[in-house]
Amino acid sequence: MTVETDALGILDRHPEAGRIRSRRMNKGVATLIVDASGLRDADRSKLERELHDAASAIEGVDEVRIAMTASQPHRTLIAVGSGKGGVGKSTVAANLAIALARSGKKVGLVDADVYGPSQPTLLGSDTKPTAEDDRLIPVEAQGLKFLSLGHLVSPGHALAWRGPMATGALAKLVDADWGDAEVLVVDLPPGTGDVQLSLIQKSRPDGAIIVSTPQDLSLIDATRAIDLFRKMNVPVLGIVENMAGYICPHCGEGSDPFGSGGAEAASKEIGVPFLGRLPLSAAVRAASDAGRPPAAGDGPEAKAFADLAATISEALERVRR
Ligand SMILES: Nc1ncnc2c1ncn2[C@@H]1O[C@H](COP(=O)(O)OP(=O)(O)OP(=O)(O)O)[C@@H](O)[C@H]1O
Repeated sequence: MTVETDALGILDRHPEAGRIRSRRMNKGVATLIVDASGLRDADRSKLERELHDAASAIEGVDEVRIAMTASQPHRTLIAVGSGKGGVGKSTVAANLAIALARSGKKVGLVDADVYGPSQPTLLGSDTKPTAEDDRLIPVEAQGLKFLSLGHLVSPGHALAWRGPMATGALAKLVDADWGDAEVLVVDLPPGTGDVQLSLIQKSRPDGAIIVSTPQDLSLIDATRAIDLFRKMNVPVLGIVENMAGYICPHCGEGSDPFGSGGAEAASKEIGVPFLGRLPLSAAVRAASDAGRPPAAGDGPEAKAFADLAATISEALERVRR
């Protein structure tokens, strides 16, 4: 280090000095390379400003040049779809995101359900996101960052978005300031129409999971959803069977109101992995409606979602290889 460069040592007093990867001073020009990985846009600008001011105050410095670099983590996007509504797609998306976060990943959740964005209710959060330079800053809840299409309209207003409007709104959510999130779980609207098609095109998921109930009709629709993802060259990670089997909370006897094993058999037939089964449970419904996602607790449902998250992480590793 030259004597001139030595003068920049005073920058070590900055609490984020560990991010300074290189410093050089030549003929009155101080040049810093700073690692901004994982910082939100606002914190990155603040750090740049503070280092600029600190370096400018050093005797002999006439000009300060700062290069902020960021090794942006590759953000994996998982789309959660279903052939039809009401099968528990949003419930699975929310709890899967929480289970992934509990496994140590940094997770974001995008509620792209144009027909009925329900994630604010499921996550028990009515906080509104803010924006900076026209970029949304996700809300934090249940150990996740999340944004919902519902955040973009006033409460009680119906969402009548179609094609370009829906994709434009989704782009705003996906391109938000997700900071260091490594995984984005996207809760798509149910069905296989043009809106879904353009949302998949726009968000370009790394993998998709399909939620279905065990009965035949739901599975026929699930097959359509799988075809849609395949047509778009999105790897289908597999089918999750939801509302499979019911244990009576009074007598403890098990029954299968929607049939049993249908999704597992169908997934074999279609040639996609079977990712797991979540029981129909009054506790799941009550907790979800009350904004207490079961995956955040420590009951048997939390274990079921943790297992599902582990299976999906493995499936993602396989498609990435
Ligand atoms: N495993 C389960 N056991 C009991 N209730 C469940 C289960 N999964 C979901 N539900 C309940 O079913 C209802 C529908 O769930 P959810 O909103 O997640 O479905 P969806 O497929 O996302 O529907 P849509 O896309 O039409 O909004 C909710 O009341 C939810 O609490």
